[in-house]
Amino acid sequence: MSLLQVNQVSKRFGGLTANENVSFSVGTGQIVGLIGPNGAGKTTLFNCVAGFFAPSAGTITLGGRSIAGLPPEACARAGVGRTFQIARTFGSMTACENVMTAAMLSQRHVGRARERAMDWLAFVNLDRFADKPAASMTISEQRRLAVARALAIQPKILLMDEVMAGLNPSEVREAVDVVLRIREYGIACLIVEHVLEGIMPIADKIVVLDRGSKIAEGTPAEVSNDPHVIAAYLGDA
Ligand SMILES: Nc1ncnc2c1ncn2[C@@H]1O[C@H](COP(=O)(O)OP(=O)(O)OP(=O)(O)O)[C@@H](O)[C@H]1O
Repeated sequence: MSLLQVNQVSKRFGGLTANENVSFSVGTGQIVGLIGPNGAGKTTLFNCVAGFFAPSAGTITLGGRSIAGLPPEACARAGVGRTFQIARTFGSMTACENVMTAAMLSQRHVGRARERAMDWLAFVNLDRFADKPAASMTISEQRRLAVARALAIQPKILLMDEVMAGLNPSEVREAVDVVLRIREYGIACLIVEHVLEGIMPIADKIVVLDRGSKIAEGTPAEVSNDPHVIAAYLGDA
């Protein structure tokens, strides 16, 4: 059975349909890329899965349990972690404190939450920043800090929104390396990404949205050669 099942999900804002009848699944420990031109509805779909929006129609299940319409904190407790397009770190708090805010959702003992936070900081290669304020870190480091914070809620699936945007090639490699280690850890990743050279080589599957609808799904090689996908991207140019 798949871990995440998105089934016929639509999301409307007044007269605007941001997602229309979108269905796909993510298996345990799979890396799935969600791509598409600007305004295709990727972030809206993320927000539906993470509980920031209730879908207008359709069902979403995680491990067989319905999560559609639950508030964000309940989705997080059910096992959905997420990062945002703009890393929302707490600038004046240290890197360790940032991760502790999430670790304490499931671990009320401060010392043990700190230990868990330190483990996740090491996982994303940021342990040297533990006592430094998040605001002193580069954008790339703050993105990885946001990933560590999302991991600290012990998700079954991590939703990552453009963690590679604006990074230089060596920072992209570092971000890719973190994603691969998350998969090794058994956590699934659903990744919205415009940096296709970051996501294409590592994704088990790619789902392509255009104007709210799914236009293709398959291996990176399959979708790269799909005429609908090529047309959608050329139309965006
Ligand atoms: N809260 C909202 N209220 C009204 N319309 C919205 C809202 N959020 C998104 N939309 C609209 O839904 C459509 C899809 O937007 P969305 O941000 O999901 O696309 P996207 O694929 O993530 O785009 P991008 O790649 O540019 O981030 C757009 O037309 C957008 O203006």
